[in-house]
Amino acid sequence: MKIEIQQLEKHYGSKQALKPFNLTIGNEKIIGLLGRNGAGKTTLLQMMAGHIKPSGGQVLINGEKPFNNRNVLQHICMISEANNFKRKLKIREVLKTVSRFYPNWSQETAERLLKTFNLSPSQSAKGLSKGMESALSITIGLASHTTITIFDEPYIGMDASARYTFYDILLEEYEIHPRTFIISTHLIDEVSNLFEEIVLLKDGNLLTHEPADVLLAKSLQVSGPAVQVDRFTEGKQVLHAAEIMGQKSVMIFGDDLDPARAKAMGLSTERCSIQELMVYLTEKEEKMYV
Ligand SMILES: Nc1ncnc2c1ncn2[C@@H]1O[C@H](COP(=O)(O)OP(=O)(O)OP(=O)(O)O)[C@@H](O)[C@H]1O
Repeated sequence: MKIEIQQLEKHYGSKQALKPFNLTIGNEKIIGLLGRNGAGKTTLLQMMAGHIKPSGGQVLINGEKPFNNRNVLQHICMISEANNFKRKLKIREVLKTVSRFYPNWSQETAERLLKTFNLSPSQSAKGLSKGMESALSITIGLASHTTITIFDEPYIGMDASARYTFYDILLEEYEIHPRTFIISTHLIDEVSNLFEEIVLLKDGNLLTHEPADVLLAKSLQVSGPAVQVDRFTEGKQVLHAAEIMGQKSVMIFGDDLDPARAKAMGLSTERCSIQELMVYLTEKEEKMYV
């Protein structure tokens, strides 16, 4: 299912959470939606998932608006930290209730994941710890088998080993039943190797939407004697620089970066991580990279 965002914007009273931009997301991709606190990620996801109405512009899912549109919504599942289950229900009943909404629901996936996360179907949703609630939400997201599955910071309270289990299962699910996953997270280093495309928001604006490998290829960390580093980076866009005792390390960003030339000048080079790019590209000063 193609997601088309056309001049989409959202105001909350006088606060403009999202400023108009266009974005198209194709079929069967794992997308990382990144940005600092308050950048507008949840607002964007809620409009994609038809939970809230845009103030202007539109989201089209295969040409249809998702808001109040059952036809579209049965193919979108959004899992966020704020999922709260009807606490009187047992896990089995929670799953039964949500499964009715999703035509491609996989009970087999649900049961497998409950076992993986050590959850029992007869357990009451009332007694779940934060991490267990998150594990149940993730189970629902993965078992929904919806064409678009959105995870908005889904793993509050989950320990590192449970999170890594989630990443493994997500990849396995993606390989067996390809679909679009959109993941918004602040734990970027943990999960960025799963991302095929990155959507980066800054202050309600779309900063960039690119394949992860293309974005990474636009960055270079160059280190060595300050004089040589300055010669190499002259005229280039510097995201970050640090110098100590004549040795300098600079992070540059742009097209046509040439690691071989840097090496020939005696400098060492490495690519930046997605997390570093998110941090430095979204710094407060007014830079736009789209
Ligand atoms: N219901 C609301 N009423 C008023 N303002 C809101 C509401 N929801 C979000 N906002 C504001 O809109 C902006 C974007 O919020 P949003 O939750 O989309 O950001 P985010 O990128 O998901 O942030 P975080 O990473 O902290 O979760 C913020 O300034 C926030 O305060």
